[in-house]
Amino acid sequence: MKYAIYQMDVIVADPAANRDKIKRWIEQQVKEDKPDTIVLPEMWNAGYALDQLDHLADSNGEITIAFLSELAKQHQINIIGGSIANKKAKGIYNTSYIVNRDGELVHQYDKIHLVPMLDEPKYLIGGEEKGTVFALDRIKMGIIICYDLRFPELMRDLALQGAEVIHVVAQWPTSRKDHWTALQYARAIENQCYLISANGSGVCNGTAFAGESLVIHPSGELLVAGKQEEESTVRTSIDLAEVAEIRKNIPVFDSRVPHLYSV
Ligand SMILES: O=C(O)CCC(=O)C(=O)O
Repeated sequence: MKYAIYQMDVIVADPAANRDKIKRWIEQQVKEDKPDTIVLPEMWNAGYALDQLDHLADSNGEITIAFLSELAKQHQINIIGGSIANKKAKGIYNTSYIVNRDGELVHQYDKIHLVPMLDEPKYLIGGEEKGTVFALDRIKMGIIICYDLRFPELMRDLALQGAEVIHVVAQWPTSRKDHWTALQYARAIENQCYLISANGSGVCNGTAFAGESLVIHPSGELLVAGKQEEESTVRTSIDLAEVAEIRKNIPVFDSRVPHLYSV
């Protein structure tokens, strides 16, 4: 499966301009070397304009789903739709939508863990449903959003459900960049899966985003990395046979002793 990852510099508080930017980026990728799957970063509709989300957030994902679905169908590509600020009955969530090549919505996920350091709990509601796997081109996959990366239980659960590729969509700041990279290596190695991340870049209200979107092989080897802090595109191909190979050589899942773990 051929991937193109958009390490996007999100325009703060301008969802229409961000949609336009994504549309043009996808057209460019398709023209250059058509990917099977593209990945967008976290909160790409509004950026981290948390105090303006009331009027910037999508409403039940209506605009976003129609937008992603149309692009997916038109270009026959799968879209891991990063995440958006999304107003639902109880408040605003940080929601990810995934659509397949036929433009069908195959999965949605609300970010479970909200970031206290960014005051997210003041503006957002944390997801109330567990993460589940979905399939694109018959490959079992999962997604988590940014701060979720600090909670190994979530990705382990996805791996135990059969995920072989796990996506991390983020707007992770440069100030904690070492955690961003170290945690991704750890999650890929312990779960023996491909880890594919799309981080934001640029600066929002004085916070610089780290970039360095990574693609990590199930062995823990780095396949490719985005530039530091700068908007860029990361391209890679993944081979699912390698997940089985690594899991056979180091049979971590067979060696687990769950009855001795309290979490
Ligand atoms: O955990 C961190 O240090 C960063 C998390 C974050 O920025 C986010 O979830 O948006």
